[in-house]
Amino acid sequence: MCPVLPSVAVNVPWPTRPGVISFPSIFLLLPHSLQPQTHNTSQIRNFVLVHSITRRIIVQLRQKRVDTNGYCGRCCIIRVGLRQSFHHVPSVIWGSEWCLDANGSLSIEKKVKVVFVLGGPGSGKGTQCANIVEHFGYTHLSAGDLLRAEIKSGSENGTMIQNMITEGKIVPSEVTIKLLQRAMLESENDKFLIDGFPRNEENRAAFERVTKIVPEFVLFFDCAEEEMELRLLNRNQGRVDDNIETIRKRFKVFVESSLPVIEYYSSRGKVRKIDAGRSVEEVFEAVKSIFSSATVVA
Ligand SMILES: Nc1ncnc2c1ncn2[C@@H]1O[C@H](COP(=O)(O)OP(=O)(O)O)[C@@H](O)[C@H]1O
Ligand SMILES: Nc1ccn([C@H]2C[C@H](O)[C@@H](COP(=O)(O)OP(=O)(O)O)O2)c(=O)n1
Repeated sequence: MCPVLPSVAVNVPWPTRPGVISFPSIFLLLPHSLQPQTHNTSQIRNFVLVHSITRRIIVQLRQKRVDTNGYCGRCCIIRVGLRQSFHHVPSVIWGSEWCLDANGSLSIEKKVKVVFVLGGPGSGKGTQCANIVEHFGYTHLSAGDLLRAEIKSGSENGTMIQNMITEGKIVPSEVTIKLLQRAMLESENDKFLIDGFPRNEENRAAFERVTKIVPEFVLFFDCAEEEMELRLLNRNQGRVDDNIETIRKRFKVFVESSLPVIEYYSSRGKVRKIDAGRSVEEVFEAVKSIFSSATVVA
């Protein structure tokens, strides 16, 4: 027999407080008695049980027969977004604060630290992010990778994203921001490198408005176009946009749309500029000194 759950939550409102992210979705709240205490594969068996409860609760949600007796506390929240397959292990947001208000709306809160990693296409953002993750414990979120994963997932936005990327254009902010928010919420980490975002003024303003997150600083990889072009033509990752025609379009978009974002943060003293035309090792030495001093200050 399935245990009875005390409550289930519906749409998560957009965040209202600085540094707090949330994502509209449907969540299943587990009472303490049902919470797995550790996050390892053996505990995942608990979720099999949850799957069947989830199925039932979603049906109840659709029929508006759910009990939304609210109570607040620390608990584990299992995200059961409607598009997520029931056979897929749900992601768990550990230890997030949650509360149900009188209307049955759920707020979840997670305080995060964000560093934006910017630079032209091929300046070495992804390469250096991998090093930063290894040495400084951040989680790397590449906006481009999230968009490419969205195309592969067969999402309804897939074709639009694919067309924009092939043309070297910037995907509308709401799409990219939702992907970033979801990735941050699903991660157990609270320190993120956001790579390749914000790429234009619209990205920047919308992210600030929606998430209220202000970056700790902005890492800017400064590299000459000739060098970036050579690197991209040798990248060999089978990307639709690593051809000379699209590369030239991306450079133009970078100069016209992304450099103003870097100037915006520069005028606020947030930019840490790095000469990225050097070897991977030399660039990482410069990156390390920035992160080491950032850690000391924090
Ligand atoms: N400092 C460097 N010197 C030479 N090649 C590099 C350097 N940094 C990265 N690369 C190579 O250049 C290509 C583009 O790097 P990548 O990190 O994917 O750039 P971005 O994420 O900025 O587009 C990759 O093939 C990578 O191996
Ligand atoms: N914030 C972003 C980031 C990337 N994109 C799209 C458009 C970009 O040309 C592609 C590829 O971005 P990605 O950061 O992976 O790659 P490059 O820096 O161009 O090498 O993704 C976007 O539309 N909005």
